[in-house]
Order: sequence, then structure tokens, then C-alpha cells
Amino acid sequence: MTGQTPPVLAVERLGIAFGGLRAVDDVSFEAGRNRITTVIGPNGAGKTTLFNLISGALRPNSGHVRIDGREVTGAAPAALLRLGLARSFQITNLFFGLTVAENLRLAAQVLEPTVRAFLPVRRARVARARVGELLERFGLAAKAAELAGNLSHGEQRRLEIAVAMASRPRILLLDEPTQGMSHGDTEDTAALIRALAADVTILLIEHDIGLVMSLSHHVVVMHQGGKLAEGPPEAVRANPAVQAAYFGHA
Ligand SMILES: Nc1ncnc2c1ncn2[C@@H]1O[C@H](COP(=O)(O)OP(=O)(O)OP(=O)(O)O)[C@@H](O)[C@H]1O
Repeated sequence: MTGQTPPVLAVERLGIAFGGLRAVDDVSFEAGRNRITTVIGPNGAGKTTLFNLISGALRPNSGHVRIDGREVTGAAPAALLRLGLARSFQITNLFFGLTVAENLRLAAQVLEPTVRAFLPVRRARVARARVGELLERFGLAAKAAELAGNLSHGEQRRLEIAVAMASRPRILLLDEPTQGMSHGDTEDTAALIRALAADVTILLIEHDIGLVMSLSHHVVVMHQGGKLAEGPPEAVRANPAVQAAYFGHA
């Protein structure tokens, strides 16, 4: 034993096959505490499948996922949320017919002590306080009473991240959080993600290489299910194998 604190999130030799296709093949890496670790790779490289394995949406055929050294492989998403792992989805995951505040309150309800969890919403003090914090932090206070379905695309993506943060997770998985955003919204969201890293360990899937370079502390490159390389952003970009497999393709 080294006596060192285990990494907040560790993936060890993780793998899953769909029929003959090894969608994630023997992938290992660690996400450092309060760091932004970004998974990149060409379409079909296995990034989303990797997220599905880590977040409990899929069970791996092989390998391990550990949170703070504790084995959580194959645990259900709700159990992982209780252990502090939250995920924001690439496909929008909001209730469009509810207001911004209501979406946040539903997600924050897990913070209520169990005995109060079924009390009327107006008495859920912890959840209500959390909603207030999130509205401020995510710049959504002016939209609190607006239906989520009426928000702009950029605001909806921001609300999704706020919903994922509602339970005060320690690990946040974000799947292409700036996809489809305008340049201005992308910049704002990048600043927001950077600020969030003060509180949480972030694992990101991102296609925008400029953003990957400016946001990430650590980059994991996937290719055909396997891990091709990992390291600091500049080192990864300079890696000839990465350039051939990924940056070489416009
Ligand atoms: N449920 C499934 N059943 C069968 N094949 C699947 C399933 N999910 C993913 N795949 C396949 O696994 C491979 C990896 O897909 P995945 O979506 O993880 O890639 P990705 O890197 O996230 O791609 P993109 O950047 O396009 O989102 C692809 O060939 C995909 O077709």
C-alpha cells in the first residue's frame, strides 16, 4: 500500500462488446480531483459507450470502475448519484412542460433528508435553497418561471448542467455540453465549466478541439474502442499517432 488517497474516479481495463464489435476495449485512466479530463476521438470511437459504462447505463463485460477506490462497476445510475456521480446527457433530458425552477427542484429533491422527501414541495427547504443557488450560478434567475421548453438552445444546455449539479455531485460527466451552441454561448459555457471544476471533478466528451485545448487538464484519446493516448492537452496534440488517427481527419 502506498498510503496515497485513491483517485476520485478510476477506470481500469474497461470493456464491452456489441456482437463482434469491441465498442470499448481495455480502457484505463484516472480522473484527478477537481480537474477537467476530456475524452476525445473520432465518431464511433466509443466515447459515449464509455460514459454509459461509467454512469451505470450499461454493464461492462470486463474491467472496473472505482469512485474514491470503491468498486462501483455495474452499479445503477441512482446508486451512483448517491455516491456523488452525476451525468448530463447529450440528448436533452429536461421536462419541457415544467418551469426552469421546477426542473431544478425535482433534481434537488435528493438533498432533502429522507423523512422529508415526500413532504409538499413548499416545505422542502433544502431543495428550495439549492434551486436559488443554481438559478444564480447558472445565470437563469430571470428565467426561473419560464417553461424549459421555451428557453433558447444555449439556455437549455445550461439548465441541463444545472440539473446535473443540483444533487451536489463530486463527479460530473458532461457529454458534448456545447453541441449546437452559438460561439457566444460556447464561450459562456466553457467559462462555467471551468468555474465548476473548483467544486467537482469533471469528465467531458468534447469535439471542439479549441475548447478541448483550452479547458482540459488531461486528455484521453479513444480510437476504435481502445485508448490511443492520454496526457496533457499539448502533448496529446503533438502525438503523431493521435494526429494520424484524429487530427489528420478534417
Ligand atoms: N447499444 C449498441 N448496440 C450496438 N452497437 C453499439 C451500441 N452502442 C454503440 N454501438 C457502437 O459502438 C461503437 C461506439 O459508439 P459510441 O457511440 O460509443 O461512439 P462515440 O465515440 O461516442 O461516437 P460519436 O462521437 O459519434 O458520438 C459504434 O460503432 C456504435 O455503432
